[in-house]
Amino acid sequence: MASLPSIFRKGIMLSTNLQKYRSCTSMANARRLRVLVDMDGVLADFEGGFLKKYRVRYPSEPYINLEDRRGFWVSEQYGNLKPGLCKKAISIWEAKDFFLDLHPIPGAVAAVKEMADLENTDVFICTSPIKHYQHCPYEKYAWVEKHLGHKFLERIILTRDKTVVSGDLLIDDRPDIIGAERNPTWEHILFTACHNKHILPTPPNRRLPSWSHDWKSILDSKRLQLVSGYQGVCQSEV
Ligand SMILES: Cc1cn([C@H]2C[C@H](O)[C@@H](COP(=O)(O)O)O2)c(=O)[nH]c1=O
Ligand SMILES: [Mg+2]
Ligand SMILES: [Mg+2]
Repeated sequence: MASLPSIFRKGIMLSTNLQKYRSCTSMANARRLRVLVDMDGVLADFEGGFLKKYRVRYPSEPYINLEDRRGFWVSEQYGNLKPGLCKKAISIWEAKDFFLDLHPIPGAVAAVKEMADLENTDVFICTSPIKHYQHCPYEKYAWVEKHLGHKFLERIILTRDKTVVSGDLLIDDRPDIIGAERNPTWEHILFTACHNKHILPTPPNRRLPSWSHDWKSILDSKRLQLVSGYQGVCQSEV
């Protein structure tokens, strides 16, 4: 094969990898893909729910339109807007029913159900509770049961450090996910949200712009990488 021009060599490697992948996925004990899916900002509309309740509770205070949101921390941007607003923002998501009342992100419920039904695929909901624990952990469970069904309760991982959770993909709207483990097993797929849409992509970091985009091809390319160490399809290889 060494004497072949590189375009043919790459073509042969790609088709060999695809064959390996197909035979692997047809085996009973095929390597399963583990996908971790974040909740706030990915399944549940934290930003929309926050703004609605904040405006009702503090009608005479300034607010930030979703298109003007910058940075992951709502509390920080509100604190910079006016002294005292950081605390007022926090009071919104610390209140009873905040997490339970969040609307699903468009397409999220159908996508996650479909993902969980895929062969050789395990889906876990990986979400960070707030430290004010009176309502949030309970309501996250209740939200999952309400929107995804009772069987998904088996699939909830509550953690404030996602780096110590093992998985192949983590679909999450937070751009900087750091913690005790410097080399998490998962590849972070940045889910687009109002606060992160201005961040320029830095290859090879990948994004999922919404649930109506092709999330299945992200899973498929990850399966290929896992089987063959193959790093993705680029124009020169097809
Ligand atoms: C914006 C913002 C969020 N939080 C809290 C709310 C959630 O419990 C987590 C985010 O969880 P995820 O699993 O990373 O989606 O953070 C907060 O405390 N302050 C904020 O400004
Ligand atoms: Mg999130
Ligand atoms: Mg499955």
